[in-house]
Amino acid sequence: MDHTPEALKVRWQVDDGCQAGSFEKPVSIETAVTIAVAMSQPLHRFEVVPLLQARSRVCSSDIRAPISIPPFDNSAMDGFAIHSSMIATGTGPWMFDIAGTVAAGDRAPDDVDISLALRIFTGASMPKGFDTVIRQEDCDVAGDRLTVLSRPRGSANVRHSGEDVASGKLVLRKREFITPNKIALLAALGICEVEVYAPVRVGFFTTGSELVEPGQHLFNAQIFNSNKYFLAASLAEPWVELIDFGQVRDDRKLISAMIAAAVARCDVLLTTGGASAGREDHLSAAFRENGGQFEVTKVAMRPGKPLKMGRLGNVIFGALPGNPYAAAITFSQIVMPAIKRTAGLSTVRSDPQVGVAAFTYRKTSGRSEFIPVSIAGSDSLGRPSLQMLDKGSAGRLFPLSVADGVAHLPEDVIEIVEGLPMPFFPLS
Ligand SMILES: Nc1nc2c(c(=O)[nH]1)N[C@H]1C(S)=C(S)[C@@H](COP(=O)(O)OP(=O)(O)OC[C@H]3O[C@@H](n4cnc5c(N)ncnc54)[C@H](O)[C@@H]3O)O[C@H]1N2
Ligand code: MOO
Repeated sequence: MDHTPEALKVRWQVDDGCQAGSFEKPVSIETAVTIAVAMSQPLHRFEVVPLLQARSRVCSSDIRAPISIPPFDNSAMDGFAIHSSMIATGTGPWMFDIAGTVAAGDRAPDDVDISLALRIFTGASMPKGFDTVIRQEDCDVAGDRLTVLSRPRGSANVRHSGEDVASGKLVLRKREFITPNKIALLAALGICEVEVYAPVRVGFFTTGSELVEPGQHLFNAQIFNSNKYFLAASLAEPWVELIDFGQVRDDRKLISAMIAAAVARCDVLLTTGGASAGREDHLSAAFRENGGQFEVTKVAMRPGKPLKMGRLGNVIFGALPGNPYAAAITFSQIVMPAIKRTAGLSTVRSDPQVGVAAFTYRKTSGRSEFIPVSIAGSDSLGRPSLQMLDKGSAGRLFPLSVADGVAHLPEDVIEIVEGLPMPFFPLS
């Protein structure tokens, strides 16, 4: 160990009395996210699912359009198909005989003389040789005689084959998230099944001898287990296979045995509680005695400083702090990007928006802080004005439950004044 005065100084500054890893310097949140994402690798398990089951899954191979959309030239309006040359000169009105009707789904005739007109409906295939549709409100009709009163302005009211999607176009990329809008596009292309990443298997258990399930009786010194429900609700996604390993007392042997059993069944293993410094905080020791190695042991953030991320074989391990707000913030900021990468997603971080502070606040330099905020109107530039709901106390649940977002106060900032622009993560 380095005993130079400089090294000792650094160690003193960061020593907070923790057990394992106590002398390790906290890394910045940026570094923690980078490490967490870098140690995660996209799964090598894939499956082919029917189109509807591809919703909220991760595409695992590029998809190109097998056909064009629209597949054929068709009318964008209810009206009359004509040939543009017939109204190219003069100021109108122009007269036509109506030779028939084409409705959506009809095979369009291909032998109609272009001096004639055809009644046509939106979505109907354009008859061969016809290139313009006059809206019915721009015409007069008397029996089989059509009078065109004005030329269409701009477009000829025709949707051309391939103008939306040309055959062969890349429509979905490997590692993209599949939304309802993408499902609609795939359906329009006639695609009925999609190859996706298998759901990432995320196992979790909560630790703490004080925890009781909601619905059970609460004895003195006990609290209801909220972290379990936070994690389960946050991860209830089609791209995740959630494995709830239950609840473990603050007992190193039990926690160690649970880790050993759980890692065999998941790609990512999460725990809450016992991540910090006290004698009853066993997560680090239990993880290490199973052969796990931490890559993040402390983060310069509040809340969430004790967050730990490591690997045990191919399994990503995240030990979240027990305090509920700290668990929620570390989960969304650091753990979720790692889970998303493992699930195959290419976009793993949520982009913050920019708001402006509607409060004053002094913070400690050298650590990021995350505070729950509400949006109270907007400033003259239209940016959301952020009202502080709480100082980001690690143990509090209520402020986050009513927050519109979480503001990120960067490491080097020490004073927040009204009107200061700041990043915040909206909560939906
Ligand atoms: N001497 C020190 N003490 C603490 C430090 C430190 O550096 N030195 N760090 C503090 C910080 S920061 C945090 S955050 C917490 C993290 O604690 P642990 O991860 O060890 O969690 P526990 O001690 O087990 O629990 C903390 C708190 O959270 C409640 N809890 C735990 N699990 C749940 C759950 N599933 N649902 C709801 N609430 C839960 C628990 O009852 C405690 O009140 O440590 C500080 N201490
Ligand atoms: O990380 Mo702790 O969350 O500051 O109480």
